[in-house]
Amino acid sequence: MTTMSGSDGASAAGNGGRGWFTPASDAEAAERPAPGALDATPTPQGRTGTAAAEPGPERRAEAEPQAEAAPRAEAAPDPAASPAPAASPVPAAGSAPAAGPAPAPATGPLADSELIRTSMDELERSADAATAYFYALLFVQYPHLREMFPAAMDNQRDRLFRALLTAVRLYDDGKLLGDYLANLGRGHRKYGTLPTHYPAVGECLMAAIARYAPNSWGPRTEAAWVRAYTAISQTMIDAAAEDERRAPAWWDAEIVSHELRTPEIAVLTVRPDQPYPFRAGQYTSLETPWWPRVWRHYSFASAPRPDGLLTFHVKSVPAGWVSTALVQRARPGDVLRLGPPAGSMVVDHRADSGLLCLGGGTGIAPIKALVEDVAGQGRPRPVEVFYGARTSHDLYDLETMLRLKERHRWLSVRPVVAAGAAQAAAEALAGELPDAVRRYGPWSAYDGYLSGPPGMIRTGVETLVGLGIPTHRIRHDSLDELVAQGV
Ligand SMILES: NC(=O)C1=CN([C@@H]2O[C@H](COP(=O)(O)OP(=O)(O)OC[C@H]3O[C@@H](n4cnc5c(N)ncnc54)[C@H](O)[C@@H]3O)[C@@H](O)[C@H]2O)C=CC1
Repeated sequence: MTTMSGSDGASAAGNGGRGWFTPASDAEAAERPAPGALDATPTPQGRTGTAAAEPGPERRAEAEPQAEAAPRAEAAPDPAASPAPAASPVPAAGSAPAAGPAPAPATGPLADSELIRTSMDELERSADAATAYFYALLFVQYPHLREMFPAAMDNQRDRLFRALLTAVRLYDDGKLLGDYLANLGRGHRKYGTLPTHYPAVGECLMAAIARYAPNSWGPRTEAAWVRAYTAISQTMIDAAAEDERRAPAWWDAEIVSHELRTPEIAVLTVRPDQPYPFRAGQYTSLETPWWPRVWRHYSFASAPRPDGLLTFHVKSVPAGWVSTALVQRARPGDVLRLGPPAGSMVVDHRADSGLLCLGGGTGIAPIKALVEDVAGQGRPRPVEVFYGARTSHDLYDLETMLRLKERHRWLSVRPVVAAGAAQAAAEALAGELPDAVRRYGPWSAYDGYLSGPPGMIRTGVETLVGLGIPTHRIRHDSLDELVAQGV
Protein backbone atom coordinates (compact mmCIF):
# COMPACT_ATOMS: atom_id res chain seq x y z
CA MET A 1 0.00 0.00 0.00
CA THR A 2 1.25 3.43 -0.85
CA THR A 3 2.33 5.62 1.97
CA MET A 4 0.77 9.01 1.86
CA SER A 5 3.68 11.23 1.39
CA GLY A 6 5.18 12.99 -1.56
CA SER A 7 3.94 15.40 -4.16
CA ASP A 8 1.59 18.25 -3.47
CA GLY A 9 -1.12 16.96 -5.75
CA ALA A 10 -2.48 20.43 -6.34
CA SER A 11 -5.16 21.11 -8.91
CA ALA A 12 -5.05 23.43 -11.85
CA ALA A 13 -6.14 26.24 -9.63
CA GLY A 14 -3.58 25.37 -7.02
CA ASN A 15 -0.53 24.46 -9.04
CA GLY A 16 -0.43 26.57 -12.09
CA GLY A 17 -2.56 24.52 -14.40
CA ARG A 18 -0.82 21.15 -14.30
CA GLY A 19 -4.12 19.38 -13.64
CA TRP A 20 -4.87 16.83 -11.00
CA PHE A 21 -2.96 13.68 -10.33
CA THR A 22 0.06 14.77 -12.23
CA PRO A 23 2.59 11.98 -12.00
CA ALA A 24 5.48 12.63 -9.70
CA SER A 25 7.81 11.22 -12.28
CA ASP A 26 7.46 9.69 -15.71
CA ALA A 27 8.96 6.44 -14.54
CA GLU A 28 6.45 6.12 -11.73
CA ALA A 29 3.68 7.15 -14.05
CA ALA A 30 4.52 4.35 -16.40
CA GLU A 31 4.33 1.81 -13.62
CA ARG A 32 1.27 2.94 -11.78
CA PRO A 33 -2.36 2.51 -12.62
CA ALA A 34 -4.42 5.64 -13.06
CA PRO A 35 -6.66 6.76 -10.25
CA GLY A 36 -10.22 5.63 -9.78
CA ALA A 37 -13.37 6.80 -8.05
CA LEU A 38 -13.92 7.65 -4.41
CA ASP A 39 -17.26 6.07 -4.05
CA ALA A 40 -18.64 4.04 -6.84
CA THR A 41 -20.93 1.08 -6.62
CA PRO A 42 -20.16 0.03 -10.09
CA THR A 43 -21.31 -2.91 -12.11
CA PRO A 44 -19.48 -6.11 -11.54
CA GLN A 45 -17.98 -6.31 -14.97
CA GLY A 46 -14.50 -7.58 -14.99
CA ARG A 47 -13.69 -10.06 -12.34
CA THR A 48 -10.19 -8.89 -12.07
CA GLY A 49 -10.78 -5.20 -12.62
CA THR A 50 -9.01 -2.89 -10.26
CA ALA A 51 -11.29 -0.98 -8.03
CA ALA A 52 -12.41 2.20 -6.41
CA ALA A 53 -13.52 2.79 -2.88
CA GLU A 54 -16.18 1.03 -0.95
CA PRO A 55 -17.90 3.52 1.24
CA GLY A 56 -17.69 1.68 4.42
CA PRO A 57 -19.87 -1.26 5.03
CA GLU A 58 -23.53 -0.65 4.91
CA ARG A 59 -25.21 -2.90 7.33
CA ARG A 60 -27.27 -5.94 6.87
CA ALA A 61 -30.94 -5.23 7.45
CA GLU A 62 -31.37 -2.62 4.81
CA ALA A 63 -34.16 -0.11 4.52
CA GLU A 64 -34.31 0.60 0.86
CA PRO A 65 -36.50 2.94 -1.10
CA GLN A 66 -39.60 1.16 -2.28
CA ALA A 67 -40.09 2.47 -5.75
CA GLU A 68 -37.60 1.13 -8.21
CA ALA A 69 -37.93 3.81 -10.78
CA ALA A 70 -35.73 5.87 -12.99
CA PRO A 71 -32.47 7.02 -11.50
CA ARG A 72 -33.08 9.57 -8.80
CA ALA A 73 -30.22 11.68 -9.97
CA GLU A 74 -32.74 13.31 -12.24
CA ALA A 75 -34.20 15.10 -9.24
CA ALA A 76 -30.90 16.76 -8.54
CA PRO A 77 -30.09 20.31 -9.54
CA ASP A 78 -29.24 20.46 -13.19
CA PRO A 79 -25.48 20.74 -13.28
CA ALA A 80 -25.43 21.53 -16.95
CA ALA A 81 -27.67 24.52 -16.43
CA SER A 82 -25.65 25.75 -13.54
CA PRO A 83 -22.00 24.92 -13.77
CA ALA A 84 -20.05 24.58 -10.59
CA PRO A 85 -17.69 27.24 -9.51
CA ALA A 86 -14.00 26.57 -9.56
CA ALA A 87 -14.42 23.68 -11.94
CA SER A 88 -11.09 22.02 -12.46
CA PRO A 89 -9.85 20.37 -15.59
CA VAL A 90 -10.58 16.72 -16.14
CA PRO A 91 -7.45 14.68 -16.03
CA ALA A 92 -7.06 12.55 -19.10
CA ALA A 93 -8.47 9.09 -18.67
CA GLY A 94 -5.63 6.80 -17.86
CA SER A 95 -3.39 9.54 -16.59
CA ALA A 96 -1.34 8.32 -13.72
CA PRO A 97 -1.60 9.58 -10.19
CA ALA A 98 1.04 11.26 -8.17
CA ALA A 99 3.06 8.85 -6.15
CA GLY A 100 1.96 8.71 -2.57
CA PRO A 101 0.96 12.31 -2.04
CA ALA A 102 0.88 13.60 1.48
CA PRO A 103 -2.61 13.83 2.88
CA ALA A 104 -1.85 16.90 4.92
CA PRO A 105 0.85 19.16 6.09
CA ALA A 106 0.06 18.53 9.73
CA THR A 107 1.52 21.76 10.98
CA GLY A 108 0.80 25.40 10.39
CA PRO A 109 -2.28 27.42 11.12
CA LEU A 110 -4.18 26.05 8.14
CA ALA A 111 -3.13 22.46 7.70
CA ASP A 112 -4.90 20.46 5.01
CA SER A 113 -6.89 18.59 7.62
CA GLU A 114 -8.24 21.84 9.02
CA LEU A 115 -9.16 23.21 5.61
CA ILE A 116 -10.86 19.97 4.69
CA ARG A 117 -12.74 19.69 7.97
CA THR A 118 -13.99 23.25 7.75
CA SER A 119 -15.32 22.69 4.26
CA MET A 120 -16.85 19.34 5.28
CA ASP A 121 -18.63 21.03 8.18
CA GLU A 122 -20.13 23.50 5.75
CA LEU A 123 -20.88 20.80 3.20
CA GLU A 124 -22.63 18.66 5.79
CA ARG A 125 -25.36 21.25 6.14
CA SER A 126 -26.34 20.59 2.51
CA ALA A 127 -25.25 16.98 2.33
CA ASP A 128 -28.27 15.72 0.42
CA ALA A 129 -28.19 18.45 -2.17
CA ALA A 130 -24.42 18.17 -2.54
CA THR A 131 -24.45 14.42 -3.13
CA ALA A 132 -27.38 14.70 -5.52
CA TYR A 133 -25.49 17.38 -7.40
CA PHE A 134 -22.33 15.30 -7.42
CA TYR A 135 -24.03 12.31 -9.03
CA ALA A 136 -26.01 14.43 -11.45
CA LEU A 137 -22.82 16.10 -12.58
CA LEU A 138 -21.00 12.79 -12.82
CA PHE A 139 -23.69 11.26 -15.00
CA VAL A 140 -24.02 14.31 -17.21
CA GLN A 141 -20.28 14.60 -17.74
CA TYR A 142 -19.56 10.88 -17.88
CA PRO A 143 -22.77 9.14 -19.00
CA HIS A 144 -21.00 5.82 -19.49
CA LEU A 145 -20.52 5.64 -15.71
CA ARG A 146 -24.28 5.63 -15.06
CA GLU A 147 -24.65 1.94 -15.81
CA MET A 148 -22.22 1.12 -13.05
CA PHE A 149 -24.62 2.32 -10.37
CA PRO A 150 -27.91 0.93 -9.11
CA ALA A 151 -31.06 2.14 -10.82
CA ALA A 152 -32.22 3.94 -7.68
CA MET A 153 -29.55 6.06 -6.12
CA ASP A 154 -30.93 6.90 -2.67
CA ASN A 155 -28.65 4.66 -0.67
CA GLN A 156 -25.75 5.45 -2.93
CA ARG A 157 -25.88 9.11 -2.02
CA ASP A 158 -25.61 8.30 1.63
CA ARG A 159 -22.72 6.02 0.97
CA LEU A 160 -20.64 8.66 -0.73
CA PHE A 161 -21.11 11.16 2.01
CA ARG A 162 -20.50 8.61 4.70
CA ALA A 163 -17.28 7.50 3.03
CA LEU A 164 -16.12 11.09 2.86
CA LEU A 165 -17.02 11.77 6.47
CA THR A 166 -15.24 8.64 7.61
CA ALA A 167 -12.12 9.48 5.65
CA VAL A 168 -12.12 13.02 7.01
CA ARG A 169 -12.68 11.81 10.56
CA LEU A 170 -9.74 9.42 10.25
CA TYR A 171 -7.63 11.94 8.37
CA ASP A 172 -5.02 12.46 11.05
CA ASP A 173 -4.66 8.79 11.88
CA GLY A 174 -2.54 7.42 9.06
CA LYS A 175 -2.87 3.79 10.08
CA LEU A 176 -6.65 3.77 10.54
CA LEU A 177 -7.22 5.82 7.42
CA GLY A 178 -4.93 3.57 5.43
CA ASP A 179 -6.76 0.45 6.64
CA TYR A 180 -10.14 1.99 5.90
CA LEU A 181 -9.17 3.07 2.41
CA ALA A 182 -7.44 -0.20 1.60
CA ASN A 183 -10.59 -2.03 2.59
CA LEU A 184 -12.58 0.36 0.46
CA GLY A 185 -10.29 -0.23 -2.50
CA ARG A 186 -10.44 -4.00 -2.17
CA GLY A 187 -14.22 -3.86 -1.77
CA HIS A 188 -14.62 -1.96 -5.02
CA ARG A 189 -13.01 -4.63 -7.13
CA LYS A 190 -16.34 -6.43 -7.27
CA TYR A 191 -17.89 -3.40 -8.94
CA GLY A 192 -15.43 -3.51 -11.80
CA THR A 193 -14.36 0.05 -11.11
CA LEU A 194 -11.31 1.03 -13.10
CA PRO A 195 -8.51 3.32 -12.01
CA THR A 196 -9.48 5.65 -14.85
CA HIS A 197 -12.76 6.37 -13.06
CA TYR A 198 -11.07 8.21 -10.21
CA PRO A 199 -10.32 11.47 -12.00
CA ALA A 200 -13.93 11.79 -13.15
CA VAL A 201 -15.19 11.29 -9.64
CA GLY A 202 -12.57 13.64 -8.22
CA GLU A 203 -13.51 16.39 -10.63
CA CYS A 204 -17.22 16.14 -9.83
CA LEU A 205 -16.56 15.86 -6.12
CA MET A 206 -14.51 19.05 -6.09
CA ALA A 207 -17.21 20.81 -8.07
CA ALA A 208 -19.85 19.70 -5.57
CA ILE A 209 -17.79 20.83 -2.60
CA ALA A 210 -17.04 24.14 -4.26
CA ARG A 211 -20.71 24.71 -4.87
CA TYR A 212 -22.08 23.59 -1.52
CA ALA A 213 -19.29 24.83 0.74
CA PRO A 214 -18.71 28.22 -0.92
CA ASN A 215 -17.67 30.05 2.23
CA SER A 216 -14.76 27.75 2.91
CA TRP A 217 -13.77 27.15 -0.70
CA GLY A 218 -10.75 28.82 -2.25
CA PRO A 219 -7.42 27.92 -3.84
CA ARG A 220 -5.90 26.62 -0.61
CA THR A 221 -8.88 24.50 0.29
CA GLU A 222 -9.06 23.20 -3.24
CA ALA A 223 -5.39 22.31 -3.20
CA ALA A 224 -5.86 20.54 0.14
CA TRP A 225 -8.77 18.53 -1.24
CA VAL A 226 -6.87 17.62 -4.36
CA ARG A 227 -3.95 16.38 -2.28
CA ALA A 228 -6.29 14.41 -0.07
CA TYR A 229 -8.27 12.95 -2.93
CA THR A 230 -5.14 11.98 -4.77
CA ALA A 231 -3.79 10.25 -1.69
CA ILE A 232 -7.09 8.52 -1.07
CA SER A 233 -7.32 7.31 -4.66
CA GLN A 234 -3.78 6.06 -4.66
CA THR A 235 -4.21 4.07 -1.48
CA MET A 236 -7.35 2.43 -2.77
CA ILE A 237 -5.86 1.65 -6.16
CA ASP A 238 -2.77 0.13 -4.62
CA ALA A 239 -4.82 -2.01 -2.22
CA ALA A 240 -7.03 -3.22 -5.06
CA ALA A 241 -4.04 -4.03 -7.23
CA GLU A 242 -2.42 -5.96 -4.41
CA ASP A 243 -5.65 -7.84 -3.71
CA GLU A 244 -5.98 -8.70 -7.36
CA ARG A 245 -2.89 -10.85 -7.11
CA ARG A 246 -4.45 -13.21 -4.60
CA ALA A 247 -8.24 -13.07 -4.70
CA PRO A 248 -11.02 -12.83 -7.24
CA ALA A 249 -13.00 -9.61 -7.51
CA TRP A 250 -16.10 -11.51 -6.39
CA TRP A 251 -17.33 -15.00 -5.73
CA ASP A 252 -20.43 -16.65 -7.17
CA ALA A 253 -22.21 -18.62 -4.47
CA GLU A 254 -25.07 -21.04 -5.05
CA ILE A 255 -27.74 -21.29 -2.41
CA VAL A 256 -27.74 -24.87 -1.15
CA SER A 257 -30.29 -24.43 1.61
CA HIS A 258 -32.91 -21.86 2.51
CA GLU A 259 -34.66 -22.24 5.83
CA LEU A 260 -37.43 -19.90 6.97
CA ARG A 261 -37.12 -19.61 10.75
CA THR A 262 -39.90 -17.02 11.09
CA PRO A 263 -41.96 -15.35 8.33
CA GLU A 264 -39.30 -12.60 8.27
CA ILE A 265 -36.08 -14.45 9.00
CA ALA A 266 -34.28 -16.93 6.76
CA VAL A 267 -31.07 -18.86 7.28
CA LEU A 268 -29.28 -19.26 3.95
CA THR A 269 -26.38 -21.59 3.27
CA VAL A 270 -24.35 -21.02 0.12
CA ARG A 271 -21.50 -22.77 -1.69
CA PRO A 272 -18.94 -20.37 -3.14
CA ASP A 273 -17.52 -21.28 -6.56
CA GLN A 274 -13.99 -21.12 -5.18
CA PRO A 275 -12.45 -21.11 -1.71
CA TYR A 276 -13.58 -18.15 0.37
CA PRO A 277 -11.15 -17.34 3.18
CA PHE A 278 -12.55 -15.28 6.06
CA ARG A 279 -12.49 -15.07 9.85
CA ALA A 280 -15.35 -15.66 12.28
CA GLY A 281 -16.90 -12.32 13.23
CA GLN A 282 -16.43 -10.80 9.76
CA TYR A 283 -19.06 -9.88 7.20
CA THR A 284 -19.32 -9.75 3.44
CA SER A 285 -21.27 -7.84 0.81
CA LEU A 286 -23.87 -9.68 -1.16
CA GLU A 287 -25.67 -9.02 -4.44
CA THR A 288 -28.75 -10.90 -5.58
CA PRO A 289 -29.73 -11.66 -9.18
CA TRP A 290 -32.93 -9.67 -8.66
CA TRP A 291 -31.37 -6.32 -7.76
CA PRO A 292 -28.23 -5.89 -9.84
CA ARG A 293 -25.64 -3.50 -8.44
CA VAL A 294 -27.41 -3.30 -5.08
CA TRP A 295 -25.13 -4.77 -2.45
CA ARG A 296 -25.88 -5.38 1.21
CA HIS A 297 -23.75 -6.58 4.05
CA TYR A 298 -24.33 -9.72 6.09
CA SER A 299 -22.18 -11.37 8.72
CA PHE A 300 -21.03 -14.94 8.42
CA ALA A 301 -23.15 -16.94 10.82
CA SER A 302 -20.62 -19.76 11.12
CA ALA A 303 -16.88 -20.01 11.54
CA PRO A 304 -15.05 -21.28 8.44
CA ARG A 305 -16.12 -24.88 7.79
CA PRO A 306 -14.19 -27.75 6.27
CA ASP A 307 -16.82 -28.08 3.49
CA GLY A 308 -16.39 -24.39 2.57
CA LEU A 309 -20.10 -23.58 2.92
CA LEU A 310 -21.14 -20.15 4.26
CA THR A 311 -24.25 -19.29 6.25
CA PHE A 312 -26.14 -16.00 6.58
CA HIS A 313 -29.09 -14.88 8.70
CA VAL A 314 -31.35 -12.48 6.85
CA LYS A 315 -34.30 -10.56 8.23
CA SER A 316 -36.57 -8.91 5.69
CA VAL A 317 -37.13 -5.29 6.60
CA PRO A 318 -39.92 -3.07 5.31
CA ALA A 319 -38.96 -1.71 1.89
CA GLY A 320 -35.81 -3.81 1.98
CA TRP A 321 -35.26 -4.98 -1.57
CA VAL A 322 -32.35 -7.31 -1.02
CA SER A 323 -33.44 -8.66 2.34
CA THR A 324 -36.99 -9.30 1.15
CA ALA A 325 -35.74 -11.05 -1.98
CA LEU A 326 -33.39 -13.18 0.08
CA VAL A 327 -36.09 -14.17 2.55
CA GLN A 328 -39.11 -14.55 0.28
CA ARG A 329 -37.81 -15.24 -3.19
CA ALA A 330 -34.45 -16.95 -2.97
CA ARG A 331 -34.40 -20.72 -3.38
CA PRO A 332 -31.74 -23.43 -3.54
CA GLY A 333 -30.04 -23.24 -6.92
CA ASP A 334 -30.14 -19.44 -7.09
CA VAL A 335 -26.71 -17.89 -7.39
CA LEU A 336 -25.67 -14.89 -5.31
CA ARG A 337 -22.53 -12.84 -5.67
CA LEU A 338 -20.24 -12.19 -2.72
CA GLY A 339 -17.65 -9.47 -2.22
CA PRO A 340 -14.54 -9.92 -0.09
CA PRO A 341 -14.70 -10.44 3.68
CA ALA A 342 -14.35 -7.37 5.89
CA GLY A 343 -14.59 -6.36 9.51
CA SER A 344 -12.42 -6.65 12.58
CA MET A 345 -14.81 -8.09 15.15
CA VAL A 346 -12.57 -11.12 15.46
CA VAL A 347 -11.19 -13.05 18.42
CA ASP A 348 -7.57 -12.63 19.46
CA HIS A 349 -6.61 -16.24 20.10
CA ARG A 350 -3.36 -15.26 21.80
CA ALA A 351 -5.36 -13.89 24.74
CA ASP A 352 -7.04 -15.84 27.53
CA SER A 353 -9.64 -13.30 28.55
CA GLY A 354 -13.29 -14.27 28.55
CA LEU A 355 -15.69 -13.08 25.85
CA LEU A 356 -18.82 -11.19 26.81
CA CYS A 357 -21.06 -11.29 23.73
CA LEU A 358 -24.26 -9.33 23.14
CA GLY A 359 -26.23 -10.44 20.08
CA GLY A 360 -29.43 -8.52 19.29
CA GLY A 361 -31.86 -10.03 16.76
CA THR A 362 -30.02 -11.25 13.66
CA GLY A 363 -26.93 -9.74 15.27
CA ILE A 364 -26.60 -13.17 16.88
CA ALA A 365 -25.18 -14.44 13.55
CA PRO A 366 -21.55 -13.34 13.99
CA ILE A 367 -21.72 -14.13 17.73
CA LYS A 368 -22.52 -17.74 16.88
CA ALA A 369 -19.55 -17.73 14.49
CA LEU A 370 -17.31 -16.43 17.30
CA VAL A 371 -18.47 -19.21 19.62
CA GLU A 372 -17.65 -21.82 16.96
CA ASP A 373 -14.31 -20.13 16.43
CA VAL A 374 -13.40 -20.41 20.12
CA ALA A 375 -14.58 -24.03 20.12
CA GLY A 376 -12.41 -24.74 17.09
CA GLN A 377 -9.29 -23.52 18.89
CA GLY A 378 -9.64 -26.27 21.47
CA ARG A 379 -8.48 -23.90 24.17
CA PRO A 380 -11.47 -23.28 26.44
CA ARG A 381 -12.07 -19.73 27.68
CA PRO A 382 -15.25 -18.35 29.20
CA VAL A 383 -17.78 -17.15 26.63
CA GLU A 384 -20.96 -15.55 27.95
CA VAL A 385 -23.63 -14.83 25.36
CA PHE A 386 -26.63 -12.58 25.95
CA TYR A 387 -29.05 -13.13 23.08
CA GLY A 388 -31.75 -10.45 22.84
CA ALA A 389 -34.96 -10.19 20.87
CA ARG A 390 -38.22 -8.30 21.03
CA THR A 391 -40.26 -11.41 21.84
CA SER A 392 -39.40 -15.02 22.54
CA HIS A 393 -40.80 -15.81 19.08
CA ASP A 394 -38.00 -13.71 17.60
CA LEU A 395 -35.29 -15.81 19.30
CA TYR A 396 -35.07 -17.74 16.05
CA ASP A 397 -31.64 -19.24 16.71
CA LEU A 398 -31.98 -20.03 20.39
CA GLU A 399 -32.07 -23.78 19.86
CA THR A 400 -28.77 -23.72 18.01
CA MET A 401 -27.19 -21.59 20.70
CA LEU A 402 -28.49 -23.87 23.45
CA ARG A 403 -27.14 -26.92 21.61
CA LEU A 404 -23.73 -25.24 21.49
CA LYS A 405 -24.01 -24.57 25.20
CA GLU A 406 -24.73 -28.23 25.89
CA ARG A 407 -21.60 -29.18 24.01
CA HIS A 408 -19.25 -26.64 25.61
CA ARG A 409 -18.96 -26.19 29.34
CA TRP A 410 -17.17 -22.85 28.97
CA LEU A 411 -20.20 -21.36 27.18
CA SER A 412 -23.24 -19.74 28.74
CA VAL A 413 -26.25 -18.52 26.75
CA ARG A 414 -28.88 -16.23 28.27
CA PRO A 415 -31.90 -15.26 26.18
CA VAL A 416 -33.27 -11.80 26.86
CA VAL A 417 -36.71 -10.71 25.73
CA ALA A 418 -37.46 -7.01 25.53
CA ALA A 419 -41.21 -7.04 25.27
CA GLY A 420 -41.92 -7.81 28.89
CA ALA A 421 -42.12 -10.78 31.17
CA ALA A 422 -45.56 -11.76 29.94
CA GLN A 423 -44.21 -12.64 26.52
CA ALA A 424 -40.92 -13.99 27.69
CA ALA A 425 -40.23 -17.67 27.44
CA ALA A 426 -39.87 -19.24 30.84
CA GLU A 427 -36.09 -19.31 30.62
CA ALA A 428 -35.64 -15.82 29.13
CA LEU A 429 -34.67 -12.71 31.04
CA ALA A 430 -36.94 -9.72 30.55
CA GLY A 431 -35.70 -6.27 29.55
CA GLU A 432 -33.25 -4.62 27.19
CA LEU A 433 -30.11 -6.54 26.39
CA PRO A 434 -27.60 -4.18 28.06
CA ASP A 435 -29.71 -4.05 31.25
CA ALA A 436 -29.66 -7.84 31.47
CA VAL A 437 -25.85 -7.83 31.29
CA ARG A 438 -25.71 -5.52 34.32
CA ARG A 439 -27.40 -8.16 36.46
CA TYR A 440 -24.43 -10.48 36.07
CA GLY A 441 -20.70 -10.10 36.21
CA PRO A 442 -18.17 -8.94 37.20
CA TRP A 443 -17.14 -8.28 33.60
CA SER A 444 -14.01 -6.15 33.86
CA ALA A 445 -11.74 -9.06 32.87
CA TYR A 446 -13.81 -9.82 29.75
CA ASP A 447 -13.56 -8.55 26.19
CA GLY A 448 -16.84 -7.19 24.80
CA TYR A 449 -18.35 -8.21 21.45
CA LEU A 450 -21.55 -6.51 20.33
CA SER A 451 -23.67 -7.14 17.27
CA GLY A 452 -27.18 -5.93 16.58
CA PRO A 453 -29.15 -2.75 15.95
CA PRO A 454 -27.32 0.59 16.32
CA GLY A 455 -29.26 1.60 19.45
CA MET A 456 -28.30 -1.62 21.14
CA ILE A 457 -24.66 -1.16 20.25
CA ARG A 458 -24.65 2.40 21.56
CA THR A 459 -26.20 1.56 24.91
CA GLY A 460 -24.31 -1.72 25.02
CA VAL A 461 -20.93 -0.01 24.68
CA GLU A 462 -21.90 2.54 27.34
CA THR A 463 -22.96 -0.26 29.65
CA LEU A 464 -19.80 -2.32 29.16
CA VAL A 465 -17.60 0.71 29.72
CA GLY A 466 -19.59 1.46 32.87
CA LEU A 467 -18.98 -2.11 33.97
CA GLY A 468 -15.21 -1.65 33.69
CA ILE A 469 -14.36 -2.91 30.18
CA PRO A 470 -12.14 -0.34 28.46
CA THR A 471 -13.21 0.71 24.94
CA HIS A 472 -10.14 -0.82 23.29
CA ARG A 473 -11.39 -4.21 24.48
CA ILE A 474 -14.88 -3.75 23.04
CA ARG A 475 -15.49 -4.78 19.44
CA HIS A 476 -18.45 -4.17 17.17
CA ASP A 477 -19.12 -3.30 13.57
CA SER A 478 -19.12 0.35 12.63
CA LEU A 479 -21.98 2.29 14.11
CA ASP A 480 -21.88 4.81 11.28
CA GLU A 481 -22.45 2.03 8.86
CA LEU A 482 -25.37 0.67 10.80
CA VAL A 483 -26.94 4.09 11.12
CA ALA A 484 -26.34 5.05 7.54
CA GLN A 485 -28.02 1.89 6.43
CA GLY A 486 -31.18 3.26 7.92
CA VAL A 487 -31.77 0.35 10.26
N1 LIG B 1 -27.96 -10.29 9.74
C1 LIG B 1 -26.73 -10.09 10.11
O1 LIG B 1 -25.79 -10.75 9.66
C2 LIG B 1 -26.40 -9.02 11.12
C3 LIG B 1 -27.32 -8.06 11.47
N2 LIG B 1 -26.96 -7.03 12.29
C4 LIG B 1 -27.90 -5.98 12.64
O2 LIG B 1 -28.67 -6.45 13.72
C5 LIG B 1 -29.92 -5.80 13.71
C6 LIG B 1 -30.97 -6.85 13.89
O3 LIG B 1 -32.25 -6.31 13.84
P1 LIG B 1 -33.48 -7.04 14.55
O4 LIG B 1 -33.32 -8.52 14.39
O5 LIG B 1 -34.69 -6.41 13.98
O6 LIG B 1 -33.26 -6.68 16.08
P2 LIG B 1 -34.30 -6.00 17.10
O7 LIG B 1 -34.57 -4.63 16.70
O8 LIG B 1 -35.42 -6.95 17.21
O9 LIG B 1 -33.47 -5.92 18.46
C7 LIG B 1 -32.82 -7.04 18.99
C8 LIG B 1 -32.38 -6.76 20.41
O10 LIG B 1 -31.74 -5.51 20.53
C9 LIG B 1 -32.28 -4.79 21.64
N3 LIG B 1 -32.32 -3.37 21.36
C10 LIG B 1 -32.83 -2.78 20.25
N4 LIG B 1 -32.71 -1.44 20.35
C11 LIG B 1 -32.10 -1.19 21.53
C12 LIG B 1 -31.69 0.00 22.21
N5 LIG B 1 -31.88 1.21 21.66
N6 LIG B 1 -31.09 -0.12 23.39
C13 LIG B 1 -30.89 -1.33 23.94
N7 LIG B 1 -31.26 -2.48 23.37
C14 LIG B 1 -31.86 -2.41 22.17
C15 LIG B 1 -33.67 -5.32 21.81
O11 LIG B 1 -34.06 -5.17 23.14
C16 LIG B 1 -33.50 -6.76 21.45
O12 LIG B 1 -33.05 -7.49 22.56
C17 LIG B 1 -30.02 -5.02 12.43
O13 LIG B 1 -29.77 -3.69 12.71
C18 LIG B 1 -28.89 -5.59 11.59
O14 LIG B 1 -28.37 -4.64 10.71
C19 LIG B 1 -25.73 -6.97 12.86
C20 LIG B 1 -24.79 -7.91 12.57
C21 LIG B 1 -25.06 -9.03 11.70
